[in-house]
Amino acid sequence: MEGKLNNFQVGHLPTVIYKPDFITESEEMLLLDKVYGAPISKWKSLKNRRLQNWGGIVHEKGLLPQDLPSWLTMITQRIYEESGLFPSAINHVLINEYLPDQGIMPHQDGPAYFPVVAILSLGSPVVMDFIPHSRLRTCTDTWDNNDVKSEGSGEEPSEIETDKRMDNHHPFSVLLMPRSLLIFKDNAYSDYLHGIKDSEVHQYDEAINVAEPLVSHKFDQQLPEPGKAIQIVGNKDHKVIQRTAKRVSLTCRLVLKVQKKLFKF
Ligand SMILES: O=C(O)CCC(=O)C(=O)O
Ligand SMILES: [Fe+2]
Repeated sequence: MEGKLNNFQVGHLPTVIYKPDFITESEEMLLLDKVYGAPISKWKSLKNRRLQNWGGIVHEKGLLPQDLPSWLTMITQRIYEESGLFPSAINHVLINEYLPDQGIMPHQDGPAYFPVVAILSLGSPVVMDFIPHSRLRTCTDTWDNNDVKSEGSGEEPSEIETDKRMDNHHPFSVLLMPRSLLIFKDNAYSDYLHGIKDSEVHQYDEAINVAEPLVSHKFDQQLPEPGKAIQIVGNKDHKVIQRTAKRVSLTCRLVLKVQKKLFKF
């Protein structure tokens, strides 16, 4: 299934899609209102951030489903339709809130999820880092020799050839602006860990989705919540964002294995 978001692939992997302004400012404001209007008990505090879980509890045995509210299906349905990358409707949304000095450790998402992730960003921009799994960074003997031979002389891979293979797995970053949608899947999902640094200043020199002229000057933008300005300060040599406001993200995924609702109250 080809979706219209396929035109927004970024970087060297055909498996990272970045769509700026996937939603409008008023939709962003509405979503933030809904997130902060949820009962306080909906928040779960972790060591370095808070989160809300929508769609039900994810178990090893699958999802114990709960219907998503309409303010979320309005978004998940659009992602489902425009990406064409999910075999059925998105049924789970994790909402993460990050203060300017909070982030998320490099990790790979759990096995319960279908391996396509869509992340909608609200509030402050951040940089998401993708780091190759250690097996791909340091260990050369997991390479499939047949594979290497096919592009070389048929002998054992030379150092140069090996380096070239390693080169396919170098770290990269994506600058996630408010209202943007990031989708990653396949290699970007299975061969890399993703994370966000817990510092107030994020460098985006390695960002695969930033065009030079975009960051050659400083600009401010007012945010609906919590009302502070975000700042991108950059020039050709030093590309950084100063995180001065909260970021809220909606991680939209599909759990294929859904348990039956046994009880209805
Ligand atoms: O907040 C984000 O952009 C990333 C969240 C994430 O990676 C996760 O919930 O698994
Ligand atoms: Fe994740």
